[in-house]
This record gives sequence, structure tokens and C-alpha cells, in this order.
Amino acid sequence: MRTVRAPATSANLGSGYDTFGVALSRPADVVSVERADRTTIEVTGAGAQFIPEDPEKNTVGAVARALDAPAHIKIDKGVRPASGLGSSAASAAGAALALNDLYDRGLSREELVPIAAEGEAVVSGAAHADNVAPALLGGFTIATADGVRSIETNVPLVACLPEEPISTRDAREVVPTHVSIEELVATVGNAATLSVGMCRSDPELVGAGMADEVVTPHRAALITGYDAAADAAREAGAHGVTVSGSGPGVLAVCPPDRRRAVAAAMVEAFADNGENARAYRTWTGGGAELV
Ligand SMILES: Nc1ncnc2c1ncn2[C@@H]1O[C@H](COP(=O)(O)OP(=O)(O)O)[C@@H](O)[C@H]1O
Ligand SMILES: N[C@@H](CCOP(=O)(O)O)C(=O)O
Repeated sequence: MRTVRAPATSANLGSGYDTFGVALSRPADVVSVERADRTTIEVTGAGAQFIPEDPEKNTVGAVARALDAPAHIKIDKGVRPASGLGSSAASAAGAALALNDLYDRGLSREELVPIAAEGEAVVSGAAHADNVAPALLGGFTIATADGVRSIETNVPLVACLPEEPISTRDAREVVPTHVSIEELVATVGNAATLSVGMCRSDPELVGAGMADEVVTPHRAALITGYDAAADAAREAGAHGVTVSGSGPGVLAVCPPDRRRAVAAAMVEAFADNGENARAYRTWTGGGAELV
């Protein structure tokens, strides 16, 4: 048997749609695998009742198939599904690392990224790698058609999750298919600023580089109370706020000693808008680990 702790992740970070991602130090899924003749899946934990155990519909089933590694797979969910914190990716990354080890496949973490991304295609219709890359490699990752680049970084974060779920598949429908040259120029500037901020572990630069007028406003419009929560976070000291992944989670970057105030301000703003929300005070963190 092999057991892996696989972290929540936040994708896009505003200016890096389908490209940027970070691993979070908490929450995380725990995935255990045992050799079997055919793949079976058992899910417990946060939101387990919304997650299919059919291997054709669960992200870990696609990973087991891609690695030709049938197993009994137990998933203890710490990352709530459809909340914008890479829940489906955490399980996929955990299963990829665990099955690679169990079956001695010898693949590197980088080589496991496209395999884990096949799980994402099962749930969202697109094999986007911007969650599975940080879930496997940790830190800040840039996933492109050429492969994945990653760096270690140390940035304080708050992730606030309103209760009402949003499916990634649905939230991909609202993304515009074209941008103007002005929007492209602004996006390149913001994305480059964010990357430098991650390299320097500088929350202020990361916050500035999270700005985005192309994708984020369309996703924010799907989240009841987003504007109030973002304003409240900034007033409480956040350097930058954006939609986490496809939402409804909201990600704020702030000085380490403002995390408590930012978390409380966001939860209160959502409550004022009739939404129950839970906030995690977290940091950028490492990738999946055998435990
Ligand atoms: N192992 C898994 N963990 C979480 N969600 C899963 C898993 N396998 C399949 N799903 C499905 O994926 C969907 C959630 O994925 P998604 O909408 O991309 O949100 P996120 O991955 O950010 O939580 C839900 O419909 C859920 O049932
Ligand atoms: N790039 C994807 C990221 C989805 O992240 P999730 O955590 O909501 O699954 C997108 O924006 O669609």
C-alpha cells in the first residue's frame, strides 16, 4: 500500500489563466492505493457525497488507466469539490504519485503532470494542468504546451470558500474567446509582475500582478458577494485578490500578520451577502508527498 498527501492548489492567479498555479500548505487530500485486479474507488471526507466512485467519472480512475495501474484507491477529501481549490486535481496528483511508486513506473513528477491532467479532462472537459502541476511539484508553477516550470516560493495567502459550488466545466463557458491587443499588453505586464513577485517571495508584487480584466470579471460575476469580499479583503490589508481557479473560492495575498484580519473580513462580507463561507489562512506550500 502507498499513501500520499496531496495539497490544494489555486490556479490562474488572475493574470495566468490555464497557466499559473500555486500549491497551498493546507488543506489537502490523502490518497491510499493498493494493488488490485481492477480499479475500485472509495471516497470519504469533505464533500464526499458529491464525488463519484465510478472509475470512469473520478479523476483517479483516469490516472490509474493512464498508468496501467489498477488499484483499490481510497480518497480522504480535505479539499472540498467544486470550490476552486483544485479538489479534483489534488486526488489526481495524489493517485499519480502513489501509483507510480506502487507499480514502480519510474516516472518523474514532471512526467506525471500530463497523466494527472487526464483526470481533469474527465471532470472539466479540458486537460488543463495548472492545478495538477503545483499539486505535484509544489511552489509556483507555469504550465504551458511545452511543459512545466516551477519555483519554490514563500507567500502568505488566504483562501475563502463560499458554500455554493461552481463547476469548472460551467465556469469555463463564460471565458471570452478573444482579447484585444490592449488587453494582451496589460495581461503580459501583470503576469510578468506576478512571476517576479513569486521569484522574490514578495506578496506586494504578487498582489499587483494578480490584476486581470480579461477572465476574472466574468468568473467574479458568478460568485454572490465577490465584490464585497474583495473590497473587504483589500481594506483589511490584502495586496491583491482574485478568483481562485474557476471559483467560487476567492484568493487573497497579504502580509503574514494580516491573514487573520483578511480571513475574517472576507467571511463577514460573504455573510452580509447571505453566503456561508470558510476561510483558510495558508501559505504557498510543497507538492504531494508519500507519507
Ligand atoms: N477525486 C475527485 N475529487 C474531487 N472531485 C472529483 C473527483 N473526481 C471527480 N470529481 C468531480 O469533479 C467535480 C469538481 O471538479 P471541479 O469542478 O474541477 O472543481 P475543483 O476541482 O476545483 O474542486 C465535481 O463534479 C466532482 O464530483
Ligand atoms: N484554469 C482552470 C482552473 C480550474 O481550477 P479549479 O480549482 O476551479 O478546478 C479554469 O480556470 O478553468
